[in-house]
Amino acid sequence: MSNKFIIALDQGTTSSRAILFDHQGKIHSVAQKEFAQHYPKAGWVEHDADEIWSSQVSVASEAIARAQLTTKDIDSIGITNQRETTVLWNRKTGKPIHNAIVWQDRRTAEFCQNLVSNGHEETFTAKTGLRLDPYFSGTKITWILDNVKGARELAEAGDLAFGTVDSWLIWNLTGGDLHITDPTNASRTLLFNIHTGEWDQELLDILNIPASVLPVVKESSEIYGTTSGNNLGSQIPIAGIAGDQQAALFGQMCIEPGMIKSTYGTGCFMLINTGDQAITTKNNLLTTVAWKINGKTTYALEGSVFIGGAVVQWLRDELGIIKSSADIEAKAAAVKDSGDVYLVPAFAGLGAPHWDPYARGLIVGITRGTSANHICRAALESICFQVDDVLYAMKSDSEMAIPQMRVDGGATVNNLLMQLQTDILGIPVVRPQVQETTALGAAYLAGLATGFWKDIDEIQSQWAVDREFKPEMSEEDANKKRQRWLKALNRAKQWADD
Ligand SMILES: Nc1ncnc2c1ncn2[C@@H]1O[C@H](COP(=O)(O)OP(=O)(O)O)[C@@H](O)[C@H]1O
Ligand SMILES: O=P(O)(O)OC[C@H](O)CO
Repeated sequence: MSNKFIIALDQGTTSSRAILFDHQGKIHSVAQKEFAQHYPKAGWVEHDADEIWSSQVSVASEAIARAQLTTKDIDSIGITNQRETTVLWNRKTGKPIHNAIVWQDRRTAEFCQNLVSNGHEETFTAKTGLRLDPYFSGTKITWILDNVKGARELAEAGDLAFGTVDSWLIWNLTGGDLHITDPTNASRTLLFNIHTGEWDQELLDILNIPASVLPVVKESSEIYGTTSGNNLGSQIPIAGIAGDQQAALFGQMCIEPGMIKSTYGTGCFMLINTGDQAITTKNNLLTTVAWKINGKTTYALEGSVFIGGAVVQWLRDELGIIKSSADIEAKAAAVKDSGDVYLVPAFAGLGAPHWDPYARGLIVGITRGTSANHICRAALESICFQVDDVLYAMKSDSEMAIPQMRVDGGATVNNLLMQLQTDILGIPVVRPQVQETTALGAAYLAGLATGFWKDIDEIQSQWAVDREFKPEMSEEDANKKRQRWLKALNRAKQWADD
């Protein structure tokens, strides 16, 4: 048994985190740093790519120092990251030519609409498993090429590199030696054919993106190279890469077809393992690569809900009816139900399975007796109903029996939320002991490549339940509530004028 550690670099939307895991898959030390969000215009969201890198490398050093270890104690690095966020940098200087355009950014909505009107959606969906939505990287790359002075010339000369955040971190960790990504991240770009496992020239042509900007696509678990010594010390193997939601699926050990997890962070992301089948959705989900290991690609269906835990932040920061996120549990528990109040948190439109960029938030059913407690409970229920809508679509698409759902993410500490969730879904909701499943998944991918862990069986035995929540509400009551939710949802749809 190794007495070394694996460090997972978990580069998220609002913070960079580094976590050291020991051979039992237990957390040994953590360091985290938030970084700035930039909103240059309504609907635009950017990050400073240099700050992404500097915050990530500083938390990595901090996590190692906190544990009083040196880089010699590190077996390898696993990378996991916010997906779709797009960085373009000059290969010669290593400098980004623009801020990173974040997955939440809607600036290419009209461009996407035009592509749909020109009949391109079917081509993109058939090849990539995605939709023509600004969420994904492809149209963000085109925007930078068309709007940043000199960008296209640099690209034509072969001097411009594109990467999702994993590529950007690895480029920096290796001092510019490696320009790579993995299929889970590539599958979120609109440029990657998930069936052939290659970048697709037809899609690149439609989006007018030169292939010279693209990284090499490696597997999710292999030794890609080593750190260059500039920052984290030299010669640490970099051995795992996965987008954060796929990493969480792996960290939750959802390794058999039909196994499903939902992550409750800012948004909620549900993925179901569909094995070697890339299922075509009939219910507005996404088909994506779960991971590629030892030459074998595993696929997943995904439903992305844009506002999950963020509704709790909204109650705290904008309405001020709770002081901390944790306060919502006691307030929501102080009433026996939501008093027939429904809150639809369509603050950024609606993601899966509704995909309505024009939907906006609403609270409906308010009476003279409605209190802040009812609103808090309705907010928690809104997370559950959105997840339920996605599960409904997944059951129908996958035609798989789904006996239970594994959960993780910051909001799953809320026991009431978990109980409401199991009541509405009608299946057990299982919370594992290690809830940092995203980072754990990246660590597992790295440790499998280096031999730190022998095989998946060894890892699987480490997954352990913290608590299982079981439905207590009758099916009839759950159905009644679901109908009320759908009525509220319909009122929120197509609200914005532009
Ligand atoms: N006790 C709680 N009840 C409900 N939501 C919570 C609670 N604690 C944290 N959250 C929510 O969880 C989210 C943070 O989870 P995290 O997994 O760190 O998100 P991310 O990785 O997207 O930044 C926040 O949106 C926060 O409002
Ligand atoms: O950084 P997170 O946890 O909000 O995850 C973002 C997702 O990867 C976006 O697709």
